[in-house]
Amino acid sequence: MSDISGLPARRAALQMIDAVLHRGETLETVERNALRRIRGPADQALARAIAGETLRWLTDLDMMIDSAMKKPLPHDAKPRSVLRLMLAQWLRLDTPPHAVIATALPLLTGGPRRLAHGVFSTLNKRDGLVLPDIPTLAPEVEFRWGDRADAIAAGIVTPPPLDLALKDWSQTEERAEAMGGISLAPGHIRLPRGTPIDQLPSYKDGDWWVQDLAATLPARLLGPGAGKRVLDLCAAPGGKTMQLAAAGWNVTALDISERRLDRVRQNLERTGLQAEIIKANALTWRPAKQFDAILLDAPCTATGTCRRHPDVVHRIGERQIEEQAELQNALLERAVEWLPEGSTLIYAVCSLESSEGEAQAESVNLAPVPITSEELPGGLEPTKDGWLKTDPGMLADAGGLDGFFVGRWRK
Ligand SMILES: C[S@@+](CC[C@H](N)C(=O)[O-])C[C@H]1O[C@@H](n2cnc3c(N)ncnc32)[C@H](O)[C@@H]1O
Repeated sequence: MSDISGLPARRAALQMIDAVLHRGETLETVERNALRRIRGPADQALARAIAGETLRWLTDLDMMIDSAMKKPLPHDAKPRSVLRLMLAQWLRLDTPPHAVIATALPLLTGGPRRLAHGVFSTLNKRDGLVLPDIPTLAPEVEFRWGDRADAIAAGIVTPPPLDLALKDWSQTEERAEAMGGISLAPGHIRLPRGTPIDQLPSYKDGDWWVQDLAATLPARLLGPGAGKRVLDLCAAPGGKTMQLAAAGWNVTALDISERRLDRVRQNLERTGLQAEIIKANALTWRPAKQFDAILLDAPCTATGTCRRHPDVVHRIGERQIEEQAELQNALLERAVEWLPEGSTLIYAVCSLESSEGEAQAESVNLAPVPITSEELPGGLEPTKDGWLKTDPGMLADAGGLDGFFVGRWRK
């Protein structure tokens, strides 16, 4: 089978889609395994693109498949999965139908193969068959995202550009120009998607790191540190640790995962920044000193990263949201308890779900310090309650941004 050129890429894409949709695995985890057997980077990129486009447009692809069948195919049936990736290639990646058929049908045998061939040919003959301008969301997702659902869905269509965070903000303009990028905030540079990071100037010098603009906002909202002490609670892999250290804070970075803390250590070493590192479970740990600020970047469902992780929309449901909300609530309680009078708390999650954002913020029994427009990159506004809520539909003309919820309080 693997003699057919392009077949391993399709087989890997099928494996990736099935692992996400039927076993709830993350695309990132399953990718490593699925792409191992593919040799060239071009075929690896193709497998990624097929899986990504299939997941971005899944609801629409399923509606097309259903429209061509008398009896609906079960959602976990292999011919449905193969048809999904066939349609994604044809309608999103401009693969000619004959090439789609030649490379995907060998993934099936017998009756299922004839079925997939028949359904694809029926759809192929249909006049004017196109995908809508923006992906259709599953009804439960649309309900959760409310009046932002359409804008977010539009933001999911294109994978995100590459955002860099600079250690030294005074170099923003000259570096943006040297790299051919744009800047939407001091210390931020945006480059086209696919820019190879290890070939950019001064990668080895550690003058910058990769961080979505939205992910930089929680630490920006603490302002300069001037040697004050901050607890970076849930710190790994260390994006915010580096920001805080670069802004002059004396940082204690705590995380439960030793493996992820290794990434913090590597990041600090590459950028020449410093932080005290603690491996601990924040639910049982007790601080031995007081902090001027705590930044809690809590574990979450990460639905705000749906542009780069299109699997998240299909893996996350009420159960996962509730589980994360419970953990966030417990972590917030600890942070509030440890905060001395006169100190600042920032709570952040890269989630679009109000149970993980607004509902958590409303449970905090401290005086909010409302976030103001002046503190945010142009084009972003705080909510009427003084929180910040970004989503992939915002700053769309400049390439969009990830979804984050951020709240700020003083004790
Ligand atoms: C959203 S990530 C943090 C991202 C990080 N702040 C950054 O900017 O790079 C959440 C982190 O919480 C950590 N975590 C989850 N449960 C924890 C707990 N009970 N105690 C401490 N850390 C925990 C995870 O290991 C994960 O690294």
